[in-house]
Amino acid sequence: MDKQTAAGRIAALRTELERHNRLYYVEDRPEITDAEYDLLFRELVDLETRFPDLAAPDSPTQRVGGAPLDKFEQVTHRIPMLSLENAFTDAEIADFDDRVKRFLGLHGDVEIDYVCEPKMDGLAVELVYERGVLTVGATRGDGVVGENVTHNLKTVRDIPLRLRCEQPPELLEVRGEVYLPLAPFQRLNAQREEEGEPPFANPRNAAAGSIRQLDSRITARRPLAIFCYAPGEVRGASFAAQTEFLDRIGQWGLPVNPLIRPVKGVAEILAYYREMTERRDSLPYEIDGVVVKVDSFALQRELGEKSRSPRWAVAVKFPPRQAVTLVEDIVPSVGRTGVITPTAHLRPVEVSGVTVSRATLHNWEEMERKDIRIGDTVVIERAGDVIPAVVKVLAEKRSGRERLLPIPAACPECGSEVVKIPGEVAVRCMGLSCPAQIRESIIHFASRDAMDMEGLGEKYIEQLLRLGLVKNVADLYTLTREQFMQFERMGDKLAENLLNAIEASKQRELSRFIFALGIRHVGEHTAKLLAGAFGSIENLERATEEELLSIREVGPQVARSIITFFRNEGNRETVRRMIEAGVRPTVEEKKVGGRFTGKTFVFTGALARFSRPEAQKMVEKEGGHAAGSVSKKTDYVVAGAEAGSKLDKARQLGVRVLTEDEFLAMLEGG
Ligand SMILES: NC(=O)c1ccc[n+]([C@@H]2O[C@H](COP(=O)([O-])OP(=O)(O)OC[C@H]3O[C@@H](n4cnc5c(N)ncnc54)[C@H](O)[C@@H]3O)[C@@H](O)[C@H]2O)c1
Ligand SMILES: [Zn+2]
Repeated sequence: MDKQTAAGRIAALRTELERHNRLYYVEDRPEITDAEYDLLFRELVDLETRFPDLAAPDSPTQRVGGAPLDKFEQVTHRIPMLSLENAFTDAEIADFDDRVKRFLGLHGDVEIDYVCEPKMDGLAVELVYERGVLTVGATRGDGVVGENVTHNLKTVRDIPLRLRCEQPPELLEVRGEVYLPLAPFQRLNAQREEEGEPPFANPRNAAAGSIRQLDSRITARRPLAIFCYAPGEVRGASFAAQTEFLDRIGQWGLPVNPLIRPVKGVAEILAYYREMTERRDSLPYEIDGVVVKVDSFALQRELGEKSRSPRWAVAVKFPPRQAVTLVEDIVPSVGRTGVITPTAHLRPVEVSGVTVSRATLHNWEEMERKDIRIGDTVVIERAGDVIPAVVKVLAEKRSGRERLLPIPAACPECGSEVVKIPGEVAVRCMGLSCPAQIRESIIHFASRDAMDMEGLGEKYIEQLLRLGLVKNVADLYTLTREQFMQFERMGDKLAENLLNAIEASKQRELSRFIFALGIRHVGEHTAKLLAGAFGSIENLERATEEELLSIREVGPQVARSIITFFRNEGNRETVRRMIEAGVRPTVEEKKVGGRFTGKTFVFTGALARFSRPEAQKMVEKEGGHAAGSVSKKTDYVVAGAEAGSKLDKARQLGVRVLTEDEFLAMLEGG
């Protein structure tokens, strides 16, 4: 390539990368995958290396992140927060090790002490502790100036507001990655699609979007977590190495990833990288590689920094979990609130060990932006156990026979009018008796998190609808044994179990009942608030907009949605019929504003400081809930001696594990 061609390409790449930086860092809505971005970035680095006089200090290769949003107060980092250099192959890892040794003047055979860490795919933040108290929390921003998001970071329950130590250092700046574990990420996206909001492209964008909120109530509702991994400025304490630093901040109560491990030399780095490549799919959060750091802080200082990244660390990225396949069909499906979502049916293809045959296309806007058509050859990508997405179309593979799927003129299930609400990306079926919406709303009503009618899943609900035995949720309570016996392959015992499950659901907590009704914008959290504030379904039904708005965390959109729901004659009738059938939502006698409000605990192992019933009482007294088994909903597992499978499950799901003493300290307000 001659210099003139190179100059043209460099300019084009810079413009392109700057656009993607803005979309990714500032707007939290990237248009291309990280792997595609990394390719462009790499091309620019290579060209700038080959033509050094075309390099420029303001090139994206020399800068970090994106400009801070001006809706936030700015925070200047005492020490800049840099990015990391990338490595993609074994050879590049070996190059890194060589460079370190050459720079330090060490012999090639020396084995350096490194620390290997999972590279969390989240948002870098800095926490400032002054004399042990959290005073400021900021994003990385452009590396020099970040955004002040203290109020939001304080809602992240893993972040201690006060360090757990007798003599805290005068100043401790800690850097870490805020992330959203996969399970809540998926729930959040499902909810956003139902509400007509664009889903987040990946957990990183969800975490970044959640932290960069003006309203910290929104942040508080997202179960964000953090792992800390680097010091900023520190006064009144000193550490000789990364390993020592991590140990100490761990003791002070800052979360440190337990998968971090010291290693010696290149061979052990490679072994760690391979191990993480295998484990990444079973982790409850997304990692996009491994970070390798020189352990000794003295050596780190000697190596120093370049403009964009330190010389003592490298990020080894995982290959993207992508595959190429064919879109055999695009099928619109109708959700509980009537949102119509296009789903791609794919020729089954294996992506790193998992067979994929469906991909979500989210909505028509997204589908049109990527120009995805039936018959297209596409690149798909799987992130964690998130539903795969179509990354892009291979337009050069087109034959000309590909077809676009237009927005349906009518609901594919009931033929009702379809509307695209201004300001929303979603397309909705407006049919009041749309069978798809009815089906989805009954499935929701009976589901585990709502009325929990065990065994009454999608399959039976579809049969009930097909036989005309159920037209809305109230009809569930009129079902008889004889009616169930009409089902294929139904036995006495099974029918009995289903009826028992329906009967048992009559006594569920009020908050579950409210959530089960499927009022738009009323999720589990809001349902709990409403149950606490109104105490009965009748009171909620009569609530005025003003009363609703007086509840902290209930905004105008939610209030209006509740009013609209109960203004509807049909909805009121449905609720009335259920009460007549004996549904008696129980009122949680929980202390409102208790220390554990809304939190679920599981106790396991041999408890030495209190009995299990005592523990349960303590939790309930503070507004929490003690459950028998560990699930994604569990907030804390309190483990005594010889805790077994429940503890393993907790670790696997990334649930916070407490000792009995830690639990008692929390109870006392630690
Ligand atoms: N898709 C897009 O349009 C787009 C646009 C811009 C950037 N990106 C992605 O972002 C990358 C560049 O972003 P970057 O500057 O944040 O760099 P990076 O993500 O490649 O690496 C640096 C960051 O890693 C994070 N990190 C996670 N775990 C860490 C650990 N244990 N120790 C230290 N740091 C850790 C920190 O946030 C740190 O700032 C690109 O390589 C690309 O993958 C994508
Ligand atoms: Zn419909």
